[in-house]
Amino acid sequence: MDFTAVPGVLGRIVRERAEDYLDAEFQPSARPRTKRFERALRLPGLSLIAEVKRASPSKGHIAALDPAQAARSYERGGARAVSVLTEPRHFGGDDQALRDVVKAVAIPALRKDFVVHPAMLAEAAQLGASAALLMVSVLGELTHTFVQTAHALGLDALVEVHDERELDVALEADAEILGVNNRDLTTLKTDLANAPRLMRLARARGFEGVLVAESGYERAEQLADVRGLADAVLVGSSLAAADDLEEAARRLMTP
Ligand SMILES: O=C(O)c1ccccc1NCC(=O)[C@H](O)[C@H](O)COP(=O)(O)O
Repeated sequence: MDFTAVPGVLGRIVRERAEDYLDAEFQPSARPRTKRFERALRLPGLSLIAEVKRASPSKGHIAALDPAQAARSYERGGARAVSVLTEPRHFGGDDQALRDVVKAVAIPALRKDFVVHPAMLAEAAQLGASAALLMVSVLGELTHTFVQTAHALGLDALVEVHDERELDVALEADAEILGVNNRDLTTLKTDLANAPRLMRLARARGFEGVLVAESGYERAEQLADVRGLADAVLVGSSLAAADDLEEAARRLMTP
């Protein structure tokens, strides 16, 4: 795969990840899909996917989190799933963080990384994740193949889009869980109107799957625009930076 056309910060990250997995071998091990992640997001009301995020290109250092402790706090605070960043250079993540979180909590875990090789999906399943992130901005027309691979490995796939063109690709790829990112990963600018706009468009185009609004949420009132529209919100920086993660999760989700 060639990632030279992926622009900005995102391009740099995916080219580094492609280099990391250059010699990786994909050894598929088929597993039945339990849809644990999807079922958690389909519970009544707006579900919280709380993210274990130590750093990011937009914020720099966020917090020196212990992943297992952070995930337990999020779970006590009402999170229905945990997202764990495993990208090491820009997000301070690693595979051990995901392993630790899976052991620590009963709620399902999402492997949040920049998937550029099917071996990363096999790894996600081996590490105990219930789902993996697939970005249309990175995978383009290959998104469909990666969704099928994730499903064959027993994983749910959170297929992420940021604009209308990517939405078309995700719908063509038979995405079952659609994430709309408020953050433009090329410029790192965040616009909270993006997720509701594209989620409405997805429904208008017949999408009946799960909708996830992603990025930029800091206060409960900012969720008003996605309540009754999204099934879930994915929140990282504002929770991870809080002094009390459990209380921050609870407060954010209280209308
Ligand atoms: O967060 C970033 O700065 C970032 C930069 C480049 C690529 C991806 C990036 N973030 C990934 C995410 O989508 C977020 O971690 C996630 O949606 C949570 O966002 P937030 O609540 O704003 O931390």
